[in-house]
Amino acid sequence: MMLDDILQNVILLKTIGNIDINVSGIQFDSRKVEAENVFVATRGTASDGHQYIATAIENGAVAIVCEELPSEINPNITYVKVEDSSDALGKMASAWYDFPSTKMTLVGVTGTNGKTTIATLLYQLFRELGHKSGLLSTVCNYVNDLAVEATHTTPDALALNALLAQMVDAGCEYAFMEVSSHSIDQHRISGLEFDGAIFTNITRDHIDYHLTFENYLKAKKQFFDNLSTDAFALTNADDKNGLVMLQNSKAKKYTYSLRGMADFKTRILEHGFEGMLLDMNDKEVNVSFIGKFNASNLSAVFGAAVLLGQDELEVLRIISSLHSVSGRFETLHSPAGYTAIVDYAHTPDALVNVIGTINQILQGNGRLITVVGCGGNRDKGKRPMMAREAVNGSWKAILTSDNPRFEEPQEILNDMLAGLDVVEKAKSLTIVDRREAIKTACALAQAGDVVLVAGKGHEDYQIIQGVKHHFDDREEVRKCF
Ligand SMILES: CC(=O)N[C@H]1[C@@H](OP(=O)(O)OP(=O)(O)OC[C@H]2O[C@@H](n3ccc(=O)[nH]c3=O)[C@H](O)[C@@H]2O)O[C@H](CO)[C@@H](O)[C@@H]1O[C@H](C)C(=O)N[C@@H](C)C(=O)N[C@H](CCC(=O)O)C(=O)O
Ligand SMILES: Nc1ncnc2c1ncn2[C@@H]1O[C@H](COP(=O)(O)OP(=O)(O)OP(=O)(O)O)[C@@H](O)[C@H]1O
Ligand SMILES: N[C@H](CCC[C@H](N)C(=O)O)C(=O)O
Ligand SMILES: [Mg+2]
Repeated sequence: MMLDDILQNVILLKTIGNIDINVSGIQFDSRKVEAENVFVATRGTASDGHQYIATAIENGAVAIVCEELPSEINPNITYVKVEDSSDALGKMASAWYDFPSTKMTLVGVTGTNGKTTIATLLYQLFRELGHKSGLLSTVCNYVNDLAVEATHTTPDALALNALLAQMVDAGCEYAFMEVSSHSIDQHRISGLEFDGAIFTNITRDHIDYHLTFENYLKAKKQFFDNLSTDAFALTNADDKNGLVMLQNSKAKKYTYSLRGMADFKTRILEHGFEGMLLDMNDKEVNVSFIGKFNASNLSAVFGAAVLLGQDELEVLRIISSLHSVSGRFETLHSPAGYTAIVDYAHTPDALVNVIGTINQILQGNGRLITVVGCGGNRDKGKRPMMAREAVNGSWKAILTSDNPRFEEPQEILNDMLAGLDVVEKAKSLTIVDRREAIKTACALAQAGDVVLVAGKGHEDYQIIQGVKHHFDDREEVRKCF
């Protein structure tokens, strides 16, 4: 493809050499550059792509897109200087794959929690409605019914546009994707044309990356600021930042809520371990989901489907047949009469929601034993908060390892324990080995009790010293049965 076609939506600050040359591919990792590629030098968190321009040329790059021209200019190479090369990469990737996001109805979901749930349910709903659809999610990507392994919640711009192009080729009319705050901050979604955007909530997470809550909020808000006028923006009116997210958006604005006035109102009429009876815009619907937060998620799914022109009654009929996403509030019944729940809650807010939901249903008949840990090389500030929420909401909390990654498991646990006073410590156990922690929780459980295993959900691995070992909370619970 001609380089100047690839750059058609990129503002060029300066060019050296010829830009109407043919290139064989785009790369942002010098180690993957092949002959006739254009290399895009992007600034990362660990290193700066500009340091690898020479390597890229050695590997066959014929053109370089960068923010800063190298001191040494090779006369046989074309150089293009841009304002932000990550933003340029997104626009170039879109052009390279012939703008796949403009050929489908693309809906993005962002927020601290609920993204996977809402995106996955929309994907399942639209396929049930008879539309070929695609999904980009933490758990798995789907090109209609073809599963493609997910490396990220939101992949890099090249992988992202490649998947969207695959969806177009497969005849998908709709694509639903999670938009993580990292992906917004790193311009992975630059160049994409969204027809709709959904905001779930914003609470503490990823502070290790954004450093402050304000930065985290600003990153998410940018997504709504960049929406076009004919897109819809559907926000959660029950989140105190729900309206802040939309205040500078040009998109058509709508709200969903469990409490006050909103375009899409949902009320919980009945709530049990098997599911809920909801009132959605004055229509009653039985769902197999549990938890107020899931009533909120379903409200967003309902609202988005209606805003995308689907028939309300048909949508509600299908919503009542949907099931929870893998690893989200996954219920397992023990022959000994207790219930185990495996959930992905790995932020203080998610844990509060899940524990609150379980206690609301238990109503004091039965005890809650919570097994939880915190990931290594992630936000440290949430650790004492997670421990406190687990201890205060449970009869017994067992603190253990999640994905320690490159950190010492005991040090992560010490950060968690720092959040507990002497009384709270007495209500908790600390067991480094997650398998042992789950076994201990199941051994303590009696008929009518609930064992909550939180933080990993669908993950079938445990990352220790950077190595992924097979580990699946659901399998471990079943072994205890
Ligand atoms: C912290 C983070 O987000 N890092 C992402 C980022 O890598 P980076 O910026 O750290 O890259 P770097 O190592 O600093 O290198 C900078 C640049 O130099 C280039 N380079 C580097 C070395 C070299 O020899 N040659 C070369 O050209 C790299 O290709 C890169 O373009 O860009 C990479 C390519 O897109 C991503 O794979 C990588 O994700 C890492 C693996 C990661 O763990 N990301 C997580 C935190 C993440 O993105 N999570 C979110 C949300 C998770 C959730 O809450 O669900 C997600 O969307 O998954
Ligand atoms: N609307 C919500 N509000 C608060 N907590 C929620 C909500 N929906 C789900 N949760 C909780 O958060 C956990 C993660 O849910 P989900 O995977 O849908 O979120 P996510 O935004 O995709 O998370 P991640 O950013 O890690 O990919 C669930 O297991 C549940 O405990
Ligand atoms: N996918 C997300 C959440 C991981 C959740 C938890 N299992 C952990 O390891 O912190 C991330 O990479 O930040
Ligand atoms: Mg997710």
